[in-house]
Amino acid sequence: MNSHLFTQSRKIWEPQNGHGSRMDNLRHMINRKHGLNLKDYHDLHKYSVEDYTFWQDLWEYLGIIYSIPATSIVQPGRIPEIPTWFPGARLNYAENILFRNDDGTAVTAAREWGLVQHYSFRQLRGHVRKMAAAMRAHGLKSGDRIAAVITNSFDAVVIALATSSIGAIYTSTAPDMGTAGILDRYRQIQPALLFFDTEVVYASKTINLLPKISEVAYNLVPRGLKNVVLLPSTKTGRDVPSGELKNIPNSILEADFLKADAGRPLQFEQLPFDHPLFILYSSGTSGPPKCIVHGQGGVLLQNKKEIALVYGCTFDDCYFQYTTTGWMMWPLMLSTMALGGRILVYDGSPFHPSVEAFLKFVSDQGVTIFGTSPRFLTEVQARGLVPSRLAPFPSLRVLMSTGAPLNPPMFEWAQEAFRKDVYLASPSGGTDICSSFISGAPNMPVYAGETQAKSLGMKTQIFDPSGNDVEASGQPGELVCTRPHVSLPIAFWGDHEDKKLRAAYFDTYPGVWRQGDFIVANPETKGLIILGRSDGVLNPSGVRFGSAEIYTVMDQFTDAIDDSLCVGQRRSTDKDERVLLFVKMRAGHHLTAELADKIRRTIRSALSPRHVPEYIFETTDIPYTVNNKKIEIAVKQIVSGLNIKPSGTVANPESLQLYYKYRDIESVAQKESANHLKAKL
Ligand SMILES: CC(=O)CC(=O)O
Repeated sequence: MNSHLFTQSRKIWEPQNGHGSRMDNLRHMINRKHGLNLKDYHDLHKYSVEDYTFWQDLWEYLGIIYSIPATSIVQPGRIPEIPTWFPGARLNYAENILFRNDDGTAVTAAREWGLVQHYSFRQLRGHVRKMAAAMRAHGLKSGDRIAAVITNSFDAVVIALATSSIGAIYTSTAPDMGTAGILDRYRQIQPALLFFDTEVVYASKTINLLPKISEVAYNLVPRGLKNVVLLPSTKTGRDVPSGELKNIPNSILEADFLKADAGRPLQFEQLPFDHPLFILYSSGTSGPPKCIVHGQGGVLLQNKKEIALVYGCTFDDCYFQYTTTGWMMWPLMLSTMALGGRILVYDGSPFHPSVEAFLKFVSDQGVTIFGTSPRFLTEVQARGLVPSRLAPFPSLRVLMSTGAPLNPPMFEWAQEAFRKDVYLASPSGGTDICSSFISGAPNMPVYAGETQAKSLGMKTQIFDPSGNDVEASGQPGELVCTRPHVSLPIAFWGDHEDKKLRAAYFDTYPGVWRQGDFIVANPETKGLIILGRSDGVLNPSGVRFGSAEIYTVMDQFTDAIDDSLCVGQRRSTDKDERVLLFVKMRAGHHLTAELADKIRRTIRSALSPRHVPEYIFETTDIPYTVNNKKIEIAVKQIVSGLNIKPSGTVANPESLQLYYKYRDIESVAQKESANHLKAKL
């Protein structure tokens, strides 16, 4: 057992103030309905992965709206690993999201520079009706792809729900994605309609998107794009001057597009459970992204499950997820409204005009569930800020961090820095399933650094390379899911024989889903720790460990170090893999011999001598994906001798160039006269 992984697993929170009561209610309902005696979360989880009836129970408990019931829960599907769920059922995702039609607030839409607008459920429904009617009048129909390049805004919510109401398939990316990235995605899925923001603001800079729109439109019109709908400037609310339209083929202003609405009532197409709803994109850093098609019923059931049971959402809640429209957390957030709750959509940087103002805003808006990331929390901590001293956060119940592992010191800090009674959750899943494999269980204690439990319905296990379950031994291994669940992708777009889909997930362990995460379970607490991506596992002298272990230690150096990247280097001349650590310094700091030594000593004592990087280098930039995930694999490949053509998923592709020189490390170390960079192992 790797006991050093669990030394910081201290209990930091106990269930209180009704946290977990919805989870308990579901367990009681299942006990009553089936004459069972499930006593706690672990019993409930066991039932949920042994009996597919669980999904029917969940359907009933969550009050899914449908017009025709299913003939059974599950039957064999087109792909052996992916069954068909709820055959015969007819329902509509948007109808479920829009079940409220009253004056309660559905959406609060905020822009970085201070504009805040509230929309009631009745108003939202009105906007969706109008948009859906215009879509139908323009000839859009079930199965058509409707794409958007759009900020996290009220418009995005309206377009997504209108698309679902007519049975079309919605897909979106953030406007900061480069033209190549947009085309890598939308050339594959060939949208019939494309909504585009025309002018946006990020970090106080106004960005004119017209040149990008023109290039995208010229590429997509020959592939079936009927209209590019130009949204007004997010800053001024003004439309693009009509003279500019001629540069964009098939363009139409949103106001003109909506004129096609002849008052047709909102009608929710009644569609099968696995009718395609969203296309999301895998964040591979080279090669074209995989276009992952998700079905409406799976997304609805899984996301509603997470928001109801883990975050305890009711009519009184407001969920604010800091996200772009291209990340799976965006659709997850929409399900809040299916529980009667409000969502807050925020367009902009959390650091402009200042992070203090941003945190006050979250508090003032009465956010009850705040979804953020380790990167944001680390930055707040590094600036010496304590959120609870900036604002009272009177309504905050749940702080949720995802996108990367949250390490034990950050758990401890966040718990103290917001409020001791706030429930801190750190789920992990992915775009591939539009939900989580491991998540919170608010009726159990939280231990620093650990995700509390396997998600309900998800038979998450830990396999060694030979496919043995190593979970009980405390050894790390591959995160696998050994039983089908409702939000398996229904296809990759264009992958006609499902070869790519099966190769992506089911090849390593035939028939078993391999997620590509390296994970360990604490045998004592049963908590789970993601240690990094499994392709990025570090393997010096045959000791396997994840980069997250190193990042946890690096968080002790945030006063001088802004960010770090840890990768293995394999070269044909080496017998072994060596570990390289790159550090990006804060302004005014440099990597000195003393600091490098201190880092090494700290890693040695916190982890082990085998974890100590062979080299530590200062770098000026660290690559990230557009979804804010650190890119290790591409850097590992580059320093190991491969040439990489970055995909549009890389937010800062030029940063990858910085790493080619490390193929010849000895000469870099010499040139930089940085003898101290090589560890004395
Ligand atoms: C829930 C998640 O898995 C989010 C992510 O990390 O992409």
